[in-house]
Amino acid sequence: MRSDEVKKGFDRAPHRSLLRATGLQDDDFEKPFIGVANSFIELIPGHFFLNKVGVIIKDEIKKCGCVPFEFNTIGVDDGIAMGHDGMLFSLPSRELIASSIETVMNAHKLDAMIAIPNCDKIVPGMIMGALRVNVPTIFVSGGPMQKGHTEDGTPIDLATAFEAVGKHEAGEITDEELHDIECNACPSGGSCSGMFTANSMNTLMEAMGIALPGNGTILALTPEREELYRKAARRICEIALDKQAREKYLLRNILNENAVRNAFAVDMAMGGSSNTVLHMLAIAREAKVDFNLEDINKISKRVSHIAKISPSLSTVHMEDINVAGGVNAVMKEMTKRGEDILLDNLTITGESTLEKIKDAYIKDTNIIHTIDNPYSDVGGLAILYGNLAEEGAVIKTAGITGARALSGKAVCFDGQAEAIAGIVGGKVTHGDVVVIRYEGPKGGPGMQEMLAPTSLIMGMGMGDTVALITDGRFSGATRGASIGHVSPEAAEGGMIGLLKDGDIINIDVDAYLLSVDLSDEEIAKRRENFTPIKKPLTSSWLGQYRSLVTNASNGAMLKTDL
Ligand SMILES: CC(C)(O)[C@@H](O)C(=O)O
Ligand SMILES: [Mg+2]
Repeated sequence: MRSDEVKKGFDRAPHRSLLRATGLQDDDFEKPFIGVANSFIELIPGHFFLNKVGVIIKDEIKKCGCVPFEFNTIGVDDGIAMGHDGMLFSLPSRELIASSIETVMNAHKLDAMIAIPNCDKIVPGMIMGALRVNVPTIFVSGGPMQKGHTEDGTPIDLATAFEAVGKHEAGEITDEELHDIECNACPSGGSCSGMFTANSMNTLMEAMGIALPGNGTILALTPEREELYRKAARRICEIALDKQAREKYLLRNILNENAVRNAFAVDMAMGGSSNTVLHMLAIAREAKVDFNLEDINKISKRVSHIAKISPSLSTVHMEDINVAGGVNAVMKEMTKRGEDILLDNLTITGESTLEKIKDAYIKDTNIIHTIDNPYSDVGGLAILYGNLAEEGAVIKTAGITGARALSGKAVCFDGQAEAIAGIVGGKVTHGDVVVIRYEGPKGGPGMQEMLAPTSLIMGMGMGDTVALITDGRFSGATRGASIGHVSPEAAEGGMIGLLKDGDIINIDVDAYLLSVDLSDEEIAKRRENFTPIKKPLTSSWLGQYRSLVTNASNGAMLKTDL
């Protein structure tokens, strides 16, 4: 076993001595050592109960004859960090989580891992770290939150709460109505209840075959979820106890090119968060899989969008998808059109995805549509290109509420704070294209999520006619004509930095186009006098991050000399 490196031989007596101090007995040194990577943190609704999940999983591991070692990563709650400079730390936390997983697992030569993520950056961070370690790994997330309801029974969630701020700003709802939403949008522990980034990534782990069926949809804090934790713990022990299985189920044997393609295909079918593009590109690179931004549109053209979930459809949440058949039902339906879902890939459950979904079916076609009655014949995400995004830009087409093609006058803001003030201050009117730059991975730094401005635009009734483009990114709760990840970003001299108020921006989602009506001469002239703004920083970690991060078309990966 890998752990023999720290537990076998006379020269490891000191190592065993230290491990005995943690409670190990003689027979424990014959057993596999399992890392239990927990992300318990009291600040996040999807994580405050994970300390109890860790106890359940360790109990199951011991019963199965393995030795669990629990350790913790950090976590950021994007919703609490939203709309202020705390959000600068969100995406960078993904790198800290990945490196902490790699550090603990490799320093102590553990044999296998069960990872317990849940919210936004913690999922990709754990996957990226686990790929670097490349031991058998099963992911079992904390689980999604219940949907909320206002006093009159209307389904609500965190997206409702953010958009209610815009409505309140516009005088459309009272203080009391805002308070009702505040008190009911997040009714339980779990990851926020819509197809936001957390639940998007938790469903994609099922599609990649690295989490068990139900991981993305079985509600947190339920007996069914506890059984899922236990099942995952039993499965990782079965693998760790078998020499062949330990080799067969190395994570990169499972999370291979098929798995990455499956993730994007299911993402398209379910209209996942635009952040999935950023994270799946980073995961593909850590998995040493050759997959690039332009591959995504090819998948989008071959996959129907058959599940519309909040924020794209405010009445449908993860609990509804679970009752309607879950991710397996979506994947089974996709096979009917032979859609770009490669179901013969090996999965950590020990059976191919095809075997896994053979008995799945859609139990409620109002919730999960059939492929002959899709919401759209193309997937719920698109990558746009043009002179404004030579290296690409991302839009969640599933969330568009107005036209899929529009042109409008640019209203430019250097940074999110300026944009929020401008939108509230009436600088933006119907038909405009809001441009927020210097919020990219390098420019922010940290590539903030722009849920505050996109929710203001929605809440102030401009969601159907005002588009927003940024080199930053969006929350999974963002709706509308919101185009993010514009690359190259302003901080590296991208075209978005050269835009001026009044420039005509053209967006055509079905032509995969994002451009500005400027002649090459005008662009060259503007570039001559252009020096990107470099924001003053006080955070040493963000300073390091800014010097290492690459743009969104690479998944905002950190440079490495490997
Ligand atoms: C706050 C949210 C909903 O978690 C958002 O940050 C997202 O990315 O989905
Ligand atoms: Mg987020």
